[in-house]
Amino acid sequence: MGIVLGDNRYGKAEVHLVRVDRAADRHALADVTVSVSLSGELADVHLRGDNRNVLTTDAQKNTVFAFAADGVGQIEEFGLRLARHFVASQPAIRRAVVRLTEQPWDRIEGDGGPAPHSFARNGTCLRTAQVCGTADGVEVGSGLTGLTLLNTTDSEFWGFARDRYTTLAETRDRVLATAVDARWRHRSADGDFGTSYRDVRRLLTTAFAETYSYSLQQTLYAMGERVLAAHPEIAEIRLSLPNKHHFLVDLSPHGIENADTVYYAADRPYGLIEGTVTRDDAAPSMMDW
Ligand SMILES: O=c1[nH]c(=O)c2[nH]c(=O)[nH]c2[nH]1
Repeated sequence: MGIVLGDNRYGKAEVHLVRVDRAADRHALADVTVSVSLSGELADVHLRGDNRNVLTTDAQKNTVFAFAADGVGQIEEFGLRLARHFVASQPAIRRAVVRLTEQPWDRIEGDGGPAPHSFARNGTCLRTAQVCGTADGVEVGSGLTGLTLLNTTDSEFWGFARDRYTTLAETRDRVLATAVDARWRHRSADGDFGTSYRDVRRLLTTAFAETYSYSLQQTLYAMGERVLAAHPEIAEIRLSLPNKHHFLVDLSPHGIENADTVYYAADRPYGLIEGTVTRDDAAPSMMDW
C-alpha cells in the first residue's frame, strides 16, 4: 500500500486592506479582507522541498495590496482580477481561489449634513465573494454572512418525529431568529454585482419576513426560491441558517404570568439548518464553496 500526496493548496489568508479614495472632497472607504488559495504543480515542494513553483504567500499578500492601488470596486471584480492574474502569470499555478469579505462603513451624518471624511462601522452583516480561476475559465459567487433576522410570530413547529429522547414541546407560535449565511453562484462572470447583491439581500430579508413558517427548513427553501425566481443570472444559492433559539422564561416561581413576552435568547447550542436551492439545469460548480 503506497502513500501519496493528496489534494493540496496554499495561499495567504485574511489580508485585511483598507483603501481610502481621496479623489473627491468627499472621501470613500473600502474595507476588504482577502484570502488567496493556489493549487497546481506543487508536488515537488511537498515531496522534495523544491520551492521553484512556489509563489510565496508573501508575494500573494503584496499583490492584493498592489492591485488595490488601482481601486477595489465590487469585491467580485477585485477577486476576478486577482484570480486571473495568479493563473495567467504563474505557469505552475492551475487554479486560484480568492475569497473576499467586505465590512461596510456608513458615512456619519453630521449636524451640517453627510460628513466628508468620517465613517462608522455598520452592523454585523458582511458582504462576501468567492472567485475561482483556471485556464479554462472563471466562476464567481457572491454572498453575505451575519444577516440577523427575527420574526416575533408567524412561526410554528409541531408534528415532528418522536423517539425516547424527544422532549421538545410542540409550538403554534414562537420567535424565529437566525443569522443568515448565504452564498450564491453566478452563471456568468459579467454582471452588475453591486445591484444584484443589494436585491438578493432584500429578497432574503423579505422572504424571511413574509413566509408563514412551519420550520426553519421551510423558510430556507422559501428564501432561496425567491432569489432564484427573481435572478436568472444565479445558478444556485446555499444557505446556512442557525436557529437562534428563544425560550420562554418560566416566571411562575415569582407568581408572574409570562404572556409570551419574556424570552431567554440562548447562545448555544443552536440548531443549524443548511441547504441548497438550485436550478435543475445548473452546470456543476468549479469550486469547493
Ligand atoms: O425549525 C426547526 N427545525 C428543526 O429541525 C428543529 N429542531 C428543533 O429542536 N427545533 C427546530 N426548529
